[in-house]
Amino acid sequence: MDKGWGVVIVAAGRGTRMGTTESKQFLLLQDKPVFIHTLEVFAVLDEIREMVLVTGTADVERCQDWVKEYQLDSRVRVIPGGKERQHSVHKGLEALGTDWVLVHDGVRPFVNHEQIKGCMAAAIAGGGAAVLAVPVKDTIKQVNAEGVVTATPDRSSLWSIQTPQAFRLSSLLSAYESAEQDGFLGTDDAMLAERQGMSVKVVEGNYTNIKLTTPEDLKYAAFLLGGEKKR
Ligand SMILES: Nc1ccn([C@@H]2O[C@H](COP(=O)(O)OP(=O)(O)OP(=O)(O)O)[C@@H](O)[C@H]2O)c(=O)n1
Ligand SMILES: C[C@](O)(CO)[C@H](O)COP(=O)(O)O
Repeated sequence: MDKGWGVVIVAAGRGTRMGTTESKQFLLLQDKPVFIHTLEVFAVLDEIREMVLVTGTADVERCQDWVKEYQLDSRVRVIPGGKERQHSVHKGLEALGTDWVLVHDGVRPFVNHEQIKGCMAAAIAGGGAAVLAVPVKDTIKQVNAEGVVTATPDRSSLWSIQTPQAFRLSSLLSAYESAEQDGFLGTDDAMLAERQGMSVKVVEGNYTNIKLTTPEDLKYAAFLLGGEKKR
Protein backbone atom coordinates (compact mmCIF):
# COMPACT_ATOMS: atom_id res chain seq x y z
CA MET A 1 0.00 0.00 0.00
CA ASP A 2 1.22 3.49 -0.88
CA LYS A 3 2.05 5.35 2.33
CA GLY A 4 1.99 8.71 0.60
CA TRP A 5 3.80 11.92 1.42
CA GLY A 6 5.25 13.31 4.63
CA VAL A 7 6.67 16.79 5.20
CA VAL A 8 9.59 17.86 7.36
CA ILE A 9 9.53 21.57 8.15
CA VAL A 10 12.79 22.67 9.76
CA ALA A 11 12.68 25.54 12.23
CA ALA A 12 15.47 24.86 14.69
CA GLY A 13 17.97 27.49 13.50
CA ARG A 14 19.22 30.51 15.44
CA GLY A 15 18.86 33.03 12.62
CA THR A 16 22.20 34.72 13.29
CA ARG A 17 22.16 36.58 9.94
CA MET A 18 18.77 38.09 10.79
CA GLY A 19 20.28 39.55 13.96
CA THR A 20 17.04 39.64 15.96
CA THR A 21 16.77 38.57 19.62
CA GLU A 22 13.86 36.31 18.75
CA SER A 23 14.68 33.55 16.22
CA LYS A 24 13.38 34.55 12.77
CA GLN A 25 10.95 31.61 12.49
CA PHE A 26 9.06 33.02 15.51
CA LEU A 27 8.88 36.65 14.33
CA LEU A 28 5.36 37.84 13.62
CA LEU A 29 4.14 38.57 10.09
CA GLN A 30 0.65 40.05 10.28
CA ASP A 31 0.46 38.92 13.93
CA LYS A 32 1.25 35.28 13.08
CA PRO A 33 4.61 33.51 13.61
CA VAL A 34 6.50 32.94 10.35
CA PHE A 35 6.61 29.15 10.81
CA ILE A 36 2.82 29.01 11.27
CA HIS A 37 2.36 30.74 7.88
CA THR A 38 4.60 28.01 6.42
CA LEU A 39 2.80 25.12 8.13
CA GLU A 40 -0.58 26.42 6.97
CA VAL A 41 0.43 26.20 3.31
CA PHE A 42 1.16 22.45 3.59
CA ALA A 43 -1.53 21.52 6.14
CA VAL A 44 -4.42 21.90 3.67
CA LEU A 45 -2.94 19.58 1.03
CA ASP A 46 -4.79 16.22 0.88
CA GLU A 47 -1.70 14.46 -0.51
CA ILE A 48 0.16 14.99 2.77
CA ARG A 49 -0.33 12.29 5.40
CA GLU A 50 2.23 13.33 8.03
CA MET A 51 3.79 16.64 9.03
CA VAL A 52 6.74 17.05 11.37
CA LEU A 53 7.96 20.41 12.65
CA VAL A 54 11.56 20.31 13.86
CA THR A 55 12.47 23.05 16.29
CA GLY A 56 15.01 23.91 18.99
CA THR A 57 14.82 21.72 22.09
CA ALA A 58 13.98 24.75 24.24
CA ASP A 59 11.21 25.79 21.81
CA VAL A 60 9.30 22.51 21.50
CA GLU A 61 6.73 23.40 24.14
CA ARG A 62 5.91 26.88 22.86
CA CYS A 63 5.73 25.56 19.29
CA GLN A 64 3.25 22.92 20.45
CA ASP A 65 1.20 25.72 22.03
CA TRP A 66 1.25 27.77 18.80
CA VAL A 67 0.38 24.70 16.72
CA LYS A 68 -2.63 24.15 18.98
CA GLU A 69 -3.64 27.83 18.91
CA TYR A 70 -3.74 27.74 15.09
CA GLN A 71 -5.61 24.38 15.12
CA LEU A 72 -2.83 22.48 13.40
CA ASP A 73 -2.33 19.99 16.25
CA SER A 74 -4.21 17.15 14.51
CA ARG A 75 -1.78 17.49 11.54
CA VAL A 76 1.59 18.51 13.00
CA ARG A 77 4.00 16.77 15.40
CA VAL A 78 6.73 18.90 16.99
CA ILE A 79 10.14 17.36 17.67
CA PRO A 80 13.56 18.72 18.75
CA GLY A 81 16.23 19.39 16.12
CA GLY A 82 20.02 19.41 16.02
CA LYS A 83 23.06 21.66 15.78
CA GLU A 84 23.06 22.16 11.99
CA ARG A 85 20.16 22.18 9.51
CA GLN A 86 21.28 18.76 8.27
CA HIS A 87 20.95 17.27 11.77
CA SER A 88 17.49 18.77 12.16
CA VAL A 89 16.33 17.37 8.81
CA HIS A 90 17.76 13.94 9.70
CA LYS A 91 15.72 13.83 12.91
CA GLY A 92 12.61 14.84 10.97
CA LEU A 93 13.14 12.09 8.40
CA GLU A 94 13.53 9.47 11.13
CA ALA A 95 10.18 10.54 12.59
CA LEU A 96 8.24 9.83 9.37
CA GLY A 97 6.62 6.60 8.17
CA THR A 98 5.66 7.65 4.64
CA ASP A 99 7.05 6.54 1.25
CA TRP A 100 7.86 10.08 0.06
CA VAL A 101 9.06 13.22 1.78
CA LEU A 102 9.13 16.96 1.17
CA VAL A 103 11.76 18.88 3.13
CA HIS A 104 11.02 22.57 3.56
CA ASP A 105 12.52 25.53 5.45
CA GLY A 106 10.20 26.90 8.15
CA VAL A 107 11.34 30.36 7.08
CA ARG A 108 10.05 30.08 3.48
CA PRO A 109 6.39 31.01 4.08
CA PHE A 110 5.61 32.12 0.50
CA VAL A 111 5.75 28.75 -1.22
CA ASN A 112 2.50 27.95 -2.99
CA HIS A 113 0.52 24.80 -3.81
CA GLU A 114 1.39 24.81 -7.51
CA GLN A 115 5.11 24.81 -6.70
CA ILE A 116 4.77 22.08 -4.06
CA LYS A 117 2.72 19.84 -6.35
CA GLY A 118 5.12 20.47 -9.24
CA CYS A 119 7.99 19.31 -7.09
CA MET A 120 6.12 16.19 -5.92
CA ALA A 121 5.14 15.25 -9.47
CA ALA A 122 8.68 15.71 -10.78
CA ALA A 123 10.13 13.47 -8.06
CA ILE A 124 7.64 10.69 -8.83
CA ALA A 125 8.03 11.00 -12.62
CA GLY A 126 11.81 11.29 -12.57
CA GLY A 127 14.59 9.66 -10.59
CA GLY A 128 12.87 10.00 -7.21
CA ALA A 129 14.25 13.45 -6.34
CA ALA A 130 13.28 17.01 -7.29
CA VAL A 131 13.98 20.52 -6.03
CA LEU A 132 12.42 23.91 -6.63
CA ALA A 133 14.77 26.52 -8.04
CA VAL A 134 14.94 29.74 -10.05
CA PRO A 135 17.51 30.73 -12.69
CA VAL A 136 20.05 33.23 -11.33
CA LYS A 137 19.39 36.77 -12.58
CA ASP A 138 22.82 38.26 -11.93
CA THR A 139 26.16 37.56 -13.55
CA ILE A 140 28.02 35.38 -11.05
CA LYS A 141 31.77 35.69 -10.51
CA GLN A 142 34.11 33.36 -8.69
CA VAL A 143 36.40 35.50 -6.51
CA ASN A 144 39.59 34.50 -4.67
CA ALA A 145 40.67 35.36 -1.10
CA GLU A 146 42.38 38.54 -2.40
CA GLY A 147 39.07 39.79 -3.86
CA VAL A 148 40.13 39.17 -7.47
CA VAL A 149 37.83 37.54 -10.04
CA THR A 150 39.05 34.11 -11.07
CA ALA A 151 36.15 33.00 -13.27
CA THR A 152 32.74 33.94 -14.68
CA PRO A 153 30.70 30.75 -14.93
CA ASP A 154 28.13 30.46 -17.70
CA ARG A 155 24.96 31.90 -16.15
CA SER A 156 22.64 29.79 -18.28
CA SER A 157 23.46 26.72 -16.19
CA LEU A 158 23.19 28.36 -12.75
CA TRP A 159 20.11 28.10 -10.56
CA SER A 160 19.29 29.35 -7.05
CA ILE A 161 18.05 26.37 -5.11
CA GLN A 162 14.99 26.63 -2.88
CA THR A 163 12.79 24.31 -0.88
CA PRO A 164 10.70 22.20 -0.86
CA GLN A 165 12.92 19.37 -1.99
CA ALA A 166 11.14 16.07 -2.69
CA PHE A 167 12.53 12.55 -2.33
CA ARG A 168 11.68 8.92 -1.81
CA LEU A 169 12.06 8.74 1.99
CA SER A 170 14.17 5.55 2.09
CA SER A 171 16.67 6.97 -0.45
CA LEU A 172 17.03 10.27 1.37
CA LEU A 173 17.46 8.51 4.71
CA SER A 174 20.30 6.38 3.26
CA ALA A 175 21.90 9.55 1.86
CA TYR A 176 21.67 11.18 5.29
CA GLU A 177 23.16 8.11 7.02
CA SER A 178 26.02 7.99 4.53
CA ALA A 179 26.73 11.73 4.96
CA GLU A 180 26.82 11.31 8.72
CA GLN A 181 29.21 8.36 8.50
CA ASP A 182 31.52 10.36 6.20
CA GLY A 183 31.30 13.57 8.24
CA PHE A 184 29.89 15.38 5.19
CA LEU A 185 27.87 18.54 5.86
CA GLY A 186 25.78 19.99 3.03
CA THR A 187 23.74 23.16 2.77
CA ASP A 188 20.70 21.50 1.19
CA ASP A 189 19.17 18.02 1.05
CA ALA A 190 19.81 17.43 -2.64
CA MET A 191 23.58 17.70 -2.08
CA LEU A 192 23.40 14.55 0.02
CA ALA A 193 21.36 12.74 -2.62
CA GLU A 194 23.72 13.91 -5.39
CA ARG A 195 26.73 12.36 -3.64
CA GLN A 196 24.87 9.01 -3.72
CA GLY A 197 24.60 9.36 -7.50
CA MET A 198 20.90 10.19 -7.44
CA SER A 199 19.51 12.24 -10.31
CA VAL A 200 17.84 15.40 -8.98
CA LYS A 201 15.29 17.10 -11.22
CA VAL A 202 15.08 20.90 -11.08
CA VAL A 203 11.57 22.36 -11.15
CA GLU A 204 11.32 26.05 -11.99
CA GLY A 205 9.75 27.84 -9.04
CA ASN A 206 9.04 31.44 -8.24
CA TYR A 207 11.31 34.29 -7.15
CA THR A 208 8.89 35.15 -4.33
CA ASN A 209 9.59 31.83 -2.54
CA ILE A 210 12.24 33.64 -0.50
CA LYS A 211 14.01 32.36 2.58
CA LEU A 212 13.89 34.92 5.38
CA THR A 213 17.62 35.27 5.98
CA THR A 214 18.62 38.91 6.55
CA PRO A 215 16.67 41.98 7.84
CA GLU A 216 15.69 43.34 4.39
CA ASP A 217 13.86 40.06 3.72
CA LEU A 218 11.36 40.99 6.46
CA LYS A 219 10.36 44.18 4.62
CA TYR A 220 9.88 42.26 1.38
CA ALA A 221 7.88 39.61 3.29
CA ALA A 222 5.56 42.27 4.71
CA PHE A 223 5.12 43.65 1.17
CA LEU A 224 4.32 40.19 -0.23
CA LEU A 225 1.80 39.48 2.55
CA GLY A 226 0.13 42.85 1.92
CA GLY A 227 -0.34 41.77 -1.70
CA GLU A 228 -1.82 38.43 -0.62
CA LYS A 229 -4.32 40.21 1.60
CA LYS A 230 -5.59 42.32 -1.32
CA ARG A 231 -6.21 39.27 -3.57
N1 LIG B 1 20.32 23.66 13.32
C1 LIG B 1 19.43 24.10 12.45
C2 LIG B 1 19.73 25.18 11.55
C3 LIG B 1 18.77 25.61 10.66
N2 LIG B 1 17.56 25.05 10.68
C4 LIG B 1 16.49 25.56 9.80
O1 LIG B 1 16.88 25.52 8.45
C5 LIG B 1 16.24 26.55 7.72
C6 LIG B 1 17.20 27.28 6.79
O2 LIG B 1 18.36 27.66 7.52
P1 LIG B 1 18.94 29.12 7.66
O3 LIG B 1 18.18 30.14 6.96
O4 LIG B 1 20.40 29.03 7.42
O5 LIG B 1 18.60 29.36 9.20
P2 LIG B 1 19.47 29.67 10.45
O6 LIG B 1 20.49 28.61 10.66
O7 LIG B 1 18.47 29.89 11.51
O8 LIG B 1 20.14 31.07 10.04
P3 LIG B 1 21.63 31.57 10.23
O9 LIG B 1 22.49 30.72 9.34
O10 LIG B 1 21.59 33.01 9.81
O11 LIG B 1 21.96 31.41 11.72
C7 LIG B 1 15.57 27.48 8.75
O12 LIG B 1 14.18 27.30 8.72
C8 LIG B 1 16.19 27.05 10.06
O13 LIG B 1 15.35 27.21 11.18
C9 LIG B 1 17.26 23.99 11.54
O14 LIG B 1 16.14 23.49 11.55
N3 LIG B 1 18.22 23.54 12.40
C1 LIG C 1 18.15 24.59 1.83
C2 LIG C 1 18.31 26.02 1.37
O1 LIG C 1 17.17 26.76 1.69
C3 LIG C 1 18.45 26.01 -0.13
O2 LIG C 1 18.60 27.30 -0.59
C4 LIG C 1 19.52 26.67 1.98
O3 LIG C 1 20.68 26.09 1.52
C5 LIG C 1 19.48 26.75 3.50
O4 LIG C 1 20.55 27.21 4.18
P1 LIG C 1 21.62 28.39 3.95
O5 LIG C 1 22.51 28.30 5.13
O6 LIG C 1 20.94 29.71 3.88
O7 LIG C 1 22.34 28.07 2.68
